Amino acid sequence: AAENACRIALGQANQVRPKLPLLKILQAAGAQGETFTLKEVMHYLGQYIMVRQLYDKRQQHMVYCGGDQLGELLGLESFSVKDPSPVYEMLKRNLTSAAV
Ligand SMILES: C[C@@H](c1ccc(Cl)cc1)n1cnc(-c2ccccc2)c1-c1c(C(=O)NCCN2CCN(C3CCCCC3)CC2)[nH]c2cc(Cl)ccc12
Repeated sequence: AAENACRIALGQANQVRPKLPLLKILQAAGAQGETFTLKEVMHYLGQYIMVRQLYDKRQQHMVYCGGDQLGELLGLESFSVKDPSPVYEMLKRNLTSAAV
């Protein structure tokens, strides 16, 4: 029915399309495809940080991304997961809406 069609359309509406440098990072963390929800983007970025061991083993909220593509995208050597603002700024620059 109409509301289902609308729900499906809205469901698609919250998909985002990462620009190539970010897409490569997400794919390195196991992402498939080219459009994702923001939640999926965050999940894969977290996975990337873990598999690349970019977080500090003792201070696990600190991410040292200097020298990694992630650091290139963020324009940072390090950041704390307690202050997500640099990550959101980077996403604004590297995500486009995938609305058809
Ligand atoms: C609240 C959330 C968050 C999410 C977004 C932001 Cl911008 C900040 C913070 N968060 C809290 N700690 C982390 C984290 C910390 C160290 C290593 C990996 C992830 C995350 C991040 C997740 C995530 O999807 N988190 C799921 C649960 N995490 C708990 C922490 N766990 C690890 C902590 C280090 C030791 C191993 C487990 C992994 C699963 N995605 C992210 C992507 C980035 Cl660019 C940065 C950080 C995260």
